Parts: sequence; C-alpha cells; structure tokens
Amino acid sequence: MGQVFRKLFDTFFGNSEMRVVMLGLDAAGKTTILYKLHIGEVLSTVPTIVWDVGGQEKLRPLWRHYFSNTDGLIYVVDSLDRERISQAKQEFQVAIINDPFMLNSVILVFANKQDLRGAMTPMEVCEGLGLFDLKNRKWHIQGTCALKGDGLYEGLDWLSSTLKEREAAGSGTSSF
Ligand SMILES: Nc1nc2c(ncn2[C@@H]2O[C@H](COP(=O)(O)OP(=O)(O)OP(=O)(O)O)[C@@H](O)[C@H]2O)c(=O)[nH]1
Ligand SMILES: [Mg+2]
Repeated sequence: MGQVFRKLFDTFFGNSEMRVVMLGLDAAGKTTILYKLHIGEVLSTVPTIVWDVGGQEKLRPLWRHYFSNTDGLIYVVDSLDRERISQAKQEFQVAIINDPFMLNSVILVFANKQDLRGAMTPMEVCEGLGLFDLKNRKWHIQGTCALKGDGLYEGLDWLSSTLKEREAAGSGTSSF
C-alpha cells in the first residue's frame, strides 16, 4: 500500500517544488497519515516539502513559522472529537488560514477517523469548521481513515491537480 502511495505522490507532485504544510489539533492523525504515505521516503526523491507539525496546545504558536510560501494546507480533523471541533475551527480560521502568509494557499481538509462509530460525517466537519463561510478560497473536504489509508489518495489527487492548475494559470504562491 505504501509503495502505491509513494508512486502516486511522486506522480502528483512530480518535479515542481511545492510546499505543503499539514496541521491539526493533537491526535488528529497527521503522523499516521504521513506514515501511511511513506512520505519520509518520498522526500528524498522529490522536492515537495511536507511539514507535519505537532498539534499540542503548547506547540501551536510555532505553526506560523511554517507558513511562508505555503502552496497547500492539509488540515486534519479527528471526526470523533465533537468536543474539540470548535477549537479545531478556532485554530483553523483564526490562527492559520487568515495569516497573511496563508492567504494564497489551497486547503484540503481530511475528516479523519471515519472508521469510528459516531464520527462526524465530512459534511458535519465542514460545517464545524465553517468552510462554507470562506470567501475566495479553494478548498476541498475528504473523509479519511488514516489507519487503512482510505481517502488519502482522493484528497491528494485533488490537491495536486488544483496546485498544478494554479501553477499553469500563473498564480503561484504570493511572496512578501
Ligand atoms: N481509528 C482510527 N484511529 C486513528 C486514525 N488516524 C489516526 N488514528 C489514531 O489516533 C492517534 C493519534 O494519531 P497521530 O497520527 O499520532 O496524531 P497527530 O495528529 O500526529 O498528533 P500530534 O503529533 O500530537 O499533533 C493514534 O493512536 C492513531 O493510531 C484513523 O483514521 N482511525
Ligand atoms: Mg504527530
């Protein structure tokens, strides 16, 4: 499975240098996703940079150090964690996407842990994060199960094709 994803990731992001940052509250599933994708190996062969930044509260102030020139944001949500969906929204809307360095990034949301009974549906996560309120942003939500790898391919497919389209249209990452 990892090998398949590795090939796909290579195909997706190819030779163009893309900066993708993966954020989300602690225990959302970010490291599990990277592990599933075998990103560590991919990083040595393609210039795509993926940052997986820990989501514990004390680490969140560090997130903004990863923002500059970010092409894509992958925001991972624990769909079972209804108690913290408003906190996930707060970090997403206030700390991340409205940061000046993030205004031009496209947004992929992984509504993770879809395998767990009682998990919020992708639509509920969408509403919980306030995605419909976003103006002039390209975003996409994808239900995933990082443990099995479900949905990761579909999400990355959207992200890479959206970034490629944007590159072709000549509107790359804003520089400050
Ligand atoms: N059932 C289920 N468990 C998952 C899934 N994805 C991750 N987990 C579990 O959730 C826990 C946290 O996952 P991590 O990948 O460590 O979370 P993280 O986002 O990297 O957390 P921080 O590094 O603290 O920010 C682990 O026990 C994972 O096995 C999933 O899709 N389904
Ligand atoms: Mg982690």
